[in-house]
Amino acid sequence: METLGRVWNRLSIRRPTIATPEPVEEEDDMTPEKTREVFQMFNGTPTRRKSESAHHHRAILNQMENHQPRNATQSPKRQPRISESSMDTPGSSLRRNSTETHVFANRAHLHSDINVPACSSEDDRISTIRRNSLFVKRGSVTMEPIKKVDLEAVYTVNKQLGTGRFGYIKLAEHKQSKHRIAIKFFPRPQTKQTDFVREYNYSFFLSPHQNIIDTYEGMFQSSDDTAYFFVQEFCPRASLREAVEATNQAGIGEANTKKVFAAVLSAIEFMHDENLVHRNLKAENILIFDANDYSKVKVTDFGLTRKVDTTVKYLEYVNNYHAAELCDTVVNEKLVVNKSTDIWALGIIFFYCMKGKFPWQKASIMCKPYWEWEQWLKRKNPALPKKFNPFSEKALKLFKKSLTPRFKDRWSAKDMRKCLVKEKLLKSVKVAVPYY
Ligand SMILES: Nc1ncnc2c1ncn2[C@@H]1O[C@H](COP(=O)(O)OP(=O)(O)OP(=O)(O)O)[C@@H](O)[C@H]1O
Repeated sequence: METLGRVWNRLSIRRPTIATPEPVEEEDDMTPEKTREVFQMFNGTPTRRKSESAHHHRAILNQMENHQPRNATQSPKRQPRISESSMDTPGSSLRRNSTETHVFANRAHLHSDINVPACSSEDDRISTIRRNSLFVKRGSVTMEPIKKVDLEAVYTVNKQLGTGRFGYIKLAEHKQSKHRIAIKFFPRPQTKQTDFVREYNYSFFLSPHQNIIDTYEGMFQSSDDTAYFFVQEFCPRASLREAVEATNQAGIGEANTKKVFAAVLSAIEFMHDENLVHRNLKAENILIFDANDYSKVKVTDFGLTRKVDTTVKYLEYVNNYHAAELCDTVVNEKLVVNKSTDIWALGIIFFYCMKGKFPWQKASIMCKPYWEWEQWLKRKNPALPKKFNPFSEKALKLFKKSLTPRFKDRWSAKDMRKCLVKEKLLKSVKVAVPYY
């Protein structure tokens, strides 16, 4: 699996050399120290698993290289940039993080498009581009303030696509290019600037992966000061939640589940290799782009994403996807961020895709369906809860290794991927052959 570090290196992007940050605690006010920590969050040595195969690295590399460069407006032909300062307007910010850099690094003919002085060598040219790009200014947003934008002037804002705890997403049309984009709004004053900046940064810098939503360059606030916002590609279809709900509790089937998981696990493996934990994996945050065949699936919403080992405060909000250790936590208790919480959520999403419903409401022994599962897991009751009956031995193993309260026993995303790709997930159904 290619790490972000490798992507940056491949794209000739220099990472800033700043000290490894201390763990960030949530819910703190934006002090200068905190501001620095938010900007430093991508620094630090990514851990790489020895078992990563060269083949898989190559596969991701190929995926990324085959990922066609696109601007935010999906226009086949990009608008030439008029001036350097125009990079800071939301119109021109409709350039995608990684692919844009990819273009910069690989296409000499785009020189005029990026509006930088001519250089003697390709290396000089690329480094000039780097200096001029907001991409490398990510650690200096205090100097590059969040730009005020007259929304009405730049976009035609249309219907609401979704709401969440922290904000809302609206479909909009970029007036100049007439292309559709999604704007993620964070109402002020409820949203702390540090939270907005952190989410933008994670979203923007994870964009290189083909199974992660594209976030375009630039942090903005509306000119009436009512909201911060950033811009993402628009998903024209639905979230996985809507796709599963449309099946009327039948589930999307084994083949489609495998497709969804190939994409989601690729994205999560990529994040975990960077020591980042998504922390909010759920069907609503998995976007399906095509109408029929689940061939384009992307993970979104990096509002809760944190580095492994960050200390966070637990907020009172339990959902179906929360691991047992989260359901046992009291409000404001401190937790240390761990990849295993994502693995649990993936186990739940797997069940949800296959069965069209959740295995339980809450992973607490007060919730009978969960208690039954735990009793079976701990061998206190030999009877497997009925809802797991249709699953094959291998799929049951996946559940045992994701939905286990012993978080140290949980699989990695890579283990999950290997199991899901290779194995049959449902028991073979014996068809009665009529006897004549
Ligand atoms: N780019 C997009 N295109 C289309 N719809 C989207 C897009 N991004 C998000 N949505 C829709 O909006 C919903 C909410 O988005 P998102 O999860 O990013 O918001 P949030 O406020 O962070 O939510 P949460 O409460 O999960 O933290 C998603 O479930 C999805 O249905």
